[in-house]
Amino acid sequence: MDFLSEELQKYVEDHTAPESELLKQLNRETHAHVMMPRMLSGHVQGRVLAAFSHMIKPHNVLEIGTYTGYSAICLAEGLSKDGKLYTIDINEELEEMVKDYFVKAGVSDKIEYLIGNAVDLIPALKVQFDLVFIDADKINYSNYFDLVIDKVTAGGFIVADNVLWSGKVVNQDKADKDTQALLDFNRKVHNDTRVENVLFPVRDGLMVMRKIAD
Ligand SMILES: C[S@@+](CC[C@H](N)C(=O)[O-])C[C@H]1O[C@@H](n2cnc3c(N)ncnc32)[C@H](O)[C@@H]1O
Repeated sequence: MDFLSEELQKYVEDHTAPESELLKQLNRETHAHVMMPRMLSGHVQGRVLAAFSHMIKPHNVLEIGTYTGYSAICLAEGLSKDGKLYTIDINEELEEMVKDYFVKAGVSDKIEYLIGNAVDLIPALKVQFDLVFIDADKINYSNYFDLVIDKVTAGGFIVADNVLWSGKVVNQDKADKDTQALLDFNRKVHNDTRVENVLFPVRDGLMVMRKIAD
């Protein structure tokens, strides 16, 4: 479901900094050759993530859900000198394509690309993060929050994608498993006094949380 009319969406895109040629190519290649291309953040959300990264200038970023690497390349834009982005995906089939794009984007030396189940891999990361982007299986969103919250620096941010779930979050009577998981996640973080949250109605909904207490 698109929340904006086609006309307004076009206006937003026309008044947002364009994608780089490389991101355009990655966007096109994902749509042409990869299953479920709607999962890719895309032009406007990609620029939003890049803007967050430039504002925060993070030393370490964690991304849960690499897919074809689009959002990772956007999030890497604002990394501080010597900063690192850790990105995790369970799907090893995209590894070659993703690594190729990280090289082309000139960010491969700044990215630790980990293949495996994020639920198993996150506890082993002995790193403090200034920015975490949650964009993997919805059923584990609350687990991901619990797994990362103590690894987020004071004043650091957690951003979670798809929290409006195509509008299904307001149709709570017939919530399927993913919708219920997102309803639980949104309620949980909204009530968690360790974070201050804002739900941005960008694309499919971005929950932005700033860590204010341990
Ligand atoms: C929505 S896509 C990520 C899109 C990407 N962040 C972007 O904006 O271009 C979700 C990804 O999460 C991955 N994923 C699903 N469950 C996972 C898990 N338990 N651990 C790690 N990755 C997982 C999928 O393989 C898929 O590539």
